[in-house]
Amino acid sequence: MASSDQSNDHLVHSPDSQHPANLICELCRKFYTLGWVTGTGGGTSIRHNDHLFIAPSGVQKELMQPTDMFVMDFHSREYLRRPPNLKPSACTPLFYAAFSRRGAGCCIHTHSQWAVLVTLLVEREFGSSACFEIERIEQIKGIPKGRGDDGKVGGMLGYFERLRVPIIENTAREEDLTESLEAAMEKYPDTFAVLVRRHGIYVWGDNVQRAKTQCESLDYIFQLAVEMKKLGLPWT
Ligand SMILES: CSCCC(=O)C(=O)COP(=O)(O)O
Ligand SMILES: [Zn+2]
Repeated sequence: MASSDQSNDHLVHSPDSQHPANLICELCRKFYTLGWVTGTGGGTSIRHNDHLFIAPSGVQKELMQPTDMFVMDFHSREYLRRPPNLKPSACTPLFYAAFSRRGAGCCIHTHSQWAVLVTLLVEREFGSSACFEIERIEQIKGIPKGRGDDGKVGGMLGYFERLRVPIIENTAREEDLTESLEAAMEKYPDTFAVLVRRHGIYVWGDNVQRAKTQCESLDYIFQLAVEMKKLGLPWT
């Protein structure tokens, strides 16, 4: 185990663009252009074998360098690498829930305005206990159906199936969302995403590519849903 903050740098140094420390920085630069991680909000975490790669808290997520990454051991939850003068993301316990409870390889948290608006529209129209529901939109084929008894993803939603995304209430501190996120995972075992009212969304997938595809598909659907609502068109 590392005895100083500077040690274990080898965990984040790699010429491979697909190394999690490099990938988190590149993804956050892309997500920034989408308005997902502006003003230091939002972020991304990746699990690689027993190592969790976690960004620092309260930094400009589009300007991060691989050497800014924390590395946590999945089993002990101890930090193998802590960059000096930085704190790990406040989203860490929520990312951990996706890794431990859902076997995720990547979890993305966005502050997308489309996700926030959808949580407000659902509350106004269907009440605070309702989840977001939509059907007969081609892009829902970009969202997995859930897992079979073997734990494997059971294919993607079909055009005539209904997408449901649970919504939890926001809290004063990001960490305090953990309990309700875990409860939503229990209540909706097929879901790969949880919206947070007036805040954003957590989306996870088996690997980076799947989490990114699902997050993009959901954001497209939320933007469409907001525009549909403005035009008086029903979601279901
Ligand atoms: C203005 S961002 C407020 C905190 C937040 O919601 C978030 O997602 C970022 O947390 P982090 O600790 O990763 O900066
Ligand atoms: Zn947040």
